[in-house]
Amino acid sequence: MSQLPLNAIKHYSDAHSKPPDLHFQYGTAGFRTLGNTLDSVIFRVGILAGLRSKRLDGKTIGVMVTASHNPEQDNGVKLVDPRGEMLEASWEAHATLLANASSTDAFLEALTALVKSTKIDLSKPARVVYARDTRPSGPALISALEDGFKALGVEARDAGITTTPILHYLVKAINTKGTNESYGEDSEDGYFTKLSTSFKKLVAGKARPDPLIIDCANGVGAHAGAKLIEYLGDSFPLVLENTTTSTPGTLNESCGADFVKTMQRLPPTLANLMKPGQRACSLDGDADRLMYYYLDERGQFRMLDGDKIAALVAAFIVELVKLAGLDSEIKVGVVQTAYANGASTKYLAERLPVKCVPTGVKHLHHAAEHYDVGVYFEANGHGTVLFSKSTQDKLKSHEPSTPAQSTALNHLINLTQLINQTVGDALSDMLLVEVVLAHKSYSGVEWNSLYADLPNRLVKVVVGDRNGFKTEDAERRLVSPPGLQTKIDDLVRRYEGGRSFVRPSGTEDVVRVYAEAVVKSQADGGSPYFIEVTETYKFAVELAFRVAGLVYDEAGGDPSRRPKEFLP
Ligand SMILES: CC(=O)N[C@H]1[C@@H](OP(=O)(O)O)O[C@H](CO)[C@@H](O)[C@@H]1O
Ligand SMILES: [Mg+2]
Repeated sequence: MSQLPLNAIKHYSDAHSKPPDLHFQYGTAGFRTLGNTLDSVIFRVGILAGLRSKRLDGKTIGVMVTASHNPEQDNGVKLVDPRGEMLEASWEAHATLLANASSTDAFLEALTALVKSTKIDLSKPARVVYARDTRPSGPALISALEDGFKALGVEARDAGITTTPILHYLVKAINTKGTNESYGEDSEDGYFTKLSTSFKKLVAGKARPDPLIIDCANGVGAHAGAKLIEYLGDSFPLVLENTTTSTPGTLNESCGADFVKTMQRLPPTLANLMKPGQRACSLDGDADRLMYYYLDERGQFRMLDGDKIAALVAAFIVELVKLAGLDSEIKVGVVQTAYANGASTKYLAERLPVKCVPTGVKHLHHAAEHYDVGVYFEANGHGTVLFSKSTQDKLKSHEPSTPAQSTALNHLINLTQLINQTVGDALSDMLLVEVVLAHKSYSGVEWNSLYADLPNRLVKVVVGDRNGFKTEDAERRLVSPPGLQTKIDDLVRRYEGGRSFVRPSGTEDVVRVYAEAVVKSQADGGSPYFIEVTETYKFAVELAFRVAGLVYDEAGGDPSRRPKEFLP
């Protein structure tokens, strides 16, 4: 092929016309919106993925159809680059442009321009591997995607219904196949074998833990979890809950990692299964986020979020590096976002280099690549650990001088196999957590006591135009609308342990407000407090709602519809 097959593309494109009046944007999580509006977008993404592959000399590109933790009626699509990472940022704009071409002719024109501007050699092969989650809108969207592949003549491999992190694994495994950097067998079996083999080595000789309950969010994690159990055999007792992937309306509904993190409580379906001391975790709808929790001796819910996972894992790796005698050569660093609990940042920064970056996995991932070992987690439970190429080489070539050094070195090597280094992976992260707990003989209680979370609250504000909100300093300060940051600063100053920031969401049409606070200063004459929350969270909630009020008024919200919680 030396030219775009315009006739074939036109033929298929006419069957996937763009709904008028809708604007699509390739954001932090790819395209994501109501599933029944995405037909044209997904068809076009099929062609775009093929072109991206051609641009990269026929390397395999991944396409994942999912809307993760979002409601069941939503769906979405994201592209995965050859090393298993998120699509390169400059191509996000190409994706948005193609998705918004108003007609088939406009689409063909945009494609022709893209081929020219990015210098795509059309004679190269196009290879794509694709998968979807369990959403009911999935099958129809997959056939739109396949039409895109047919239109361009893409060699496409269907990975079926699987998790986002498994798709990322497959992309990297396919592209490294037969090289000395092989990431593993390019199949689900290869993935589970890699994880389970390294896990078994890491927990060999350790006491068998109490069963762990996994809330699968009624999503694709239920399928993957069931397979993982087969591969782990007796080495680790897992109990899967919320596994009804074919009952309409259940996906992410009052369960899953996002529910737990935002509601800061137990999924109701687990209430009767949990006993004091019991630990459990929740996956999200595509199994790339993980939240842990347990019930304390009084039966109180205790959450162990992404920040707690980062603290646990980073400390463990630092300890192993030291035991292996490599602490002068391998430096461990942590990457967080502004949503990291202030107490976690303090705990980590006292021990390690910590960097704060804007929200979104691509920012965290890229920053983590600058460390020898980069640990990154979003507070919501998405994260992983990256071992640089030179670190992995060092681990392989280092000659240990004592048996203790040798053991620590082997543990580190096994960790590089256990951890899915392409992207956050709830199942791989869960095994990682369990390895650390087993090695440290920690229950949830000891883990939780690494530091005490500052009370916090996240609030959404619906505004006319979120693009009017611009930030700096890794999203911790607003530069626009002008003057608003000063007002926020004035409010925050009235709370002990106060911190608050405002940023436009990259995935929803809202502005998010985050606040932490311990106590209100005596001097604050603020509004009467009337929202019922537990005593501990009272001031964080109050600060969040007062900042939300500032945002609402500033953005010109209708005063008669001002939510009553948004305190003056
Ligand atoms: C506060 C929060 O949890 N924000 C999430 C959410 O982004 P927003 O830009 O805040 O909508 O979705 C992203 C994609 O899943 C995730 O990376 C991020 O952490
Ligand atoms: Mg997800």
